[in-house]
Amino acid sequence: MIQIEKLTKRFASHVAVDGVSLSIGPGETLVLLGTSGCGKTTTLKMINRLIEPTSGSISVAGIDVQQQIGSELRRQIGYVIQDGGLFPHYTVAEAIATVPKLLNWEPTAIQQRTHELIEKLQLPKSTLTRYPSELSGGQRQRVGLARALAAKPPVVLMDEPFGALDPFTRKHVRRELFGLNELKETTVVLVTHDVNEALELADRIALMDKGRIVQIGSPDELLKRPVNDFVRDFLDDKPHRLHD
Ligand SMILES: Nc1ncnc2c1ncn2[C@@H]1O[C@H](COP(=O)(O)OP(=O)(O)OP(=O)(O)O)[C@@H](O)[C@H]1O
Repeated sequence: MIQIEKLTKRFASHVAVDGVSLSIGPGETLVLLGTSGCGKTTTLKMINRLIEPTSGSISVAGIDVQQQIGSELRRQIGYVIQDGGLFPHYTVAEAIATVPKLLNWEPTAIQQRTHELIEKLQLPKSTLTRYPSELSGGQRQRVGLARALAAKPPVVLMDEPFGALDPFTRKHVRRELFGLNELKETTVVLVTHDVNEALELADRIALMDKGRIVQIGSPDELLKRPVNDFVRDFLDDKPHRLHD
């Protein structure tokens, strides 16, 4: 579904992403894991062209992203960021309707989809007329996901989507959201520095350091067959329980 070839991004003389290649299959959840500043967010933002690469290529569903207009590409790729990334002056209903409206969906279809999503994400109907400041952090996160999924994009990018939540709510919300059938069919690329989150959610983890992928594989592969001490130490840092 996503092919990344020799992707590099330089900011002045600093190499943020250094020759990253990877492919992500349809329906797969790929987690970009690593310490702060290792190039995870820059890699993610090159997929939906919020950042332009210095060199290398990315294709989504067989089409080179450089061949597409950035704004049109972003309508086909969901994007979820910390704390939902909601506009303060949009109600929940308006936020969820954003992309379907841009795609000229019929008002009744938008309304139907909005109700379907708030039901799936267990948001009370009364939240539809509320603004982000009137919601809890967990609710904002759910609305952010509802907005990203509204037009049923085949690919969703998530950048520390649970980062603003307290550890308890974080665990609860991520389990609930990743339990959704709808997300199971979607190709997800998720950025986190949280080892437990990566182990719990990923089909495969790409562990990054200094702009490069050090190891890519299933959580089990990284745990059982780390390629070097960096990988071993990174995963050993936290008490992880795959079946937790
Ligand atoms: N617009 C920019 N201009 C200059 N340097 C940048 C820019 N954006 C990112 N960088 C640098 O590129 C490197 C990678 O940043 P990036 O945000 O991709 O890291 P990250 O792994 O996502 O980290 P974090 O988890 O802290 O968000 C960092 O050293 C950062 O300072």
